Amino acid sequence: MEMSNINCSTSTDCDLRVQKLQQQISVMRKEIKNLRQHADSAVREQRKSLAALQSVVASMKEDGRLKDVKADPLPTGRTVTSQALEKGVIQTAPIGYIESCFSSKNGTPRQPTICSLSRAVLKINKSIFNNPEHSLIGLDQYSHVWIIFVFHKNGHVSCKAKVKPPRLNGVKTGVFSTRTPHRPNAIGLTLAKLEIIKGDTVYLSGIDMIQGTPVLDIKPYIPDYDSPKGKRNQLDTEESANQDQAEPAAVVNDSEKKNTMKGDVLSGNLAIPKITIGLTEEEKYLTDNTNFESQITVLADKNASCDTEVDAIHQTPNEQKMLSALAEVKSYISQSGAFSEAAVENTAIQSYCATADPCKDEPYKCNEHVVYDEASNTTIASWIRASPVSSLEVRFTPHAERDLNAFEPPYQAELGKPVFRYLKSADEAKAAIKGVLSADPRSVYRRTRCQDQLFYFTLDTAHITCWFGEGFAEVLRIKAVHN
Ligand SMILES: C[S@@+](CC[C@H](N)C(=O)[O-])C[C@H]1O[C@@H](n2cnc3c(N)ncnc32)[C@H](O)[C@@H]1O
Repeated sequence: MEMSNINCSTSTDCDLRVQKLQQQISVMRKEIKNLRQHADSAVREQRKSLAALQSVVASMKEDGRLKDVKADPLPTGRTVTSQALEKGVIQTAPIGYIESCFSSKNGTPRQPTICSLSRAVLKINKSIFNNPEHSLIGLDQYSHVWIIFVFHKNGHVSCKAKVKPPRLNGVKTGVFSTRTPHRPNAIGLTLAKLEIIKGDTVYLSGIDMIQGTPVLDIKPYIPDYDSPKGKRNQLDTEESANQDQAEPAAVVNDSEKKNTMKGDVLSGNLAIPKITIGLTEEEKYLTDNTNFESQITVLADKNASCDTEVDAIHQTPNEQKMLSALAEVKSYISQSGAFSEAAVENTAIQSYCATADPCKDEPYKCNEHVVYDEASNTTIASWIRASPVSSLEVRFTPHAERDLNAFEPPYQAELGKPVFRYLKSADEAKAAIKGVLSADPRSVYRRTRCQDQLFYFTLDTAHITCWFGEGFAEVLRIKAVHN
């Protein structure tokens, strides 16, 4: 704003000028006031941001991420602080990156079982091990491996406590009851088939990870550890483990041991372990007492009243130890003929064999929300198997069939013809496409709001165009992509 000069010839003129100046001054005052207000609010915002930053720094210091503690060097030059580890803060470095037949999230199977023909390659990074191939020694003895990876293309880091898995078709459930990529720590877990290992490189199939996915770890899949056992199996294993533990192989030979045991049993001097935790007062009294027969009776009675296998499983470890000791005793007694077969049959051990109706005893195992699998003694949410989203019939137009048949497997590369990089034939590609589409890969939004729109995805070097109708997906066109 420009200030006028107060030089004026007449008094009226002068008055007018003064008036004008006063108006200008008043406008300027208003502007200054506004500026002050702006400045004040900017300062307040700055203070708030500073306070927030200070609290982040404080919490990082508290959980060890910003603490100057002695760091243990890792071979890769990374460092990890023991304090941070104790707080669950880890510094990760990918052991390698997935080269996948899926280049983007769209159309990538939601679980590896959806498309067993999907393929990926993982080369162990030389920055992790000087000799990466050494880290894979022995892994070829396993048919399947767990791949632990980072959902690096999540796009945003926010995660919600409740999510809408596509298979629930818009219904919300807790994030931890799903396999959503959007989790507090963007960690994925895939059970993949291990095809072959060549040097430092692992070839996988049955995968659901996209190109460039950073892999944090590989672990062998070991059904003995990773797959829960059915009740009968579990008991068999425990019994044999207990027997193994009870036999000090090198010290006493079998016949010496049997003789000693028999003698002790018959003389009432058998050293049954004195386990009292988890026992009733009566049981404690009896285990303190060297009266072996009384102990047998108490435990047999206790287990006779345990009329389901499920209850037997819930025995305390000490009770189980006691019972395993009894199992051993039983076998020697039955050999020595000290007890009649009928009496032996009545012991607690036999109650293990009782069959249970899980629905009767544990109703949580059988209701409309839960599927119980007796073979593995596991329950899963029913929507996993009986999804409200039904699987689709997959069709190919004659045009799409022709497109697909034009592709060649990698080893038959011919100039000018589209070539697969991972898939071995057009038939494999067709089966893989069917796997992907039959599981309805659309998001809930697309499924409900954009039903009539074309859907595109890439598999290996093929760019696929399809559309969805009521209960089916139809492949319209397949073009080669060169990447
Ligand atoms: C539902 S998640 C399940 C992954 C894994 N099997 C699990 O249970 O943790 C699979 C989906 O994650 C997406 N995805 C795969 N790799 C990804 C990555 N690197 N970053 C972000 N999303 C990815 C794909 O859309 C795929 O369909």
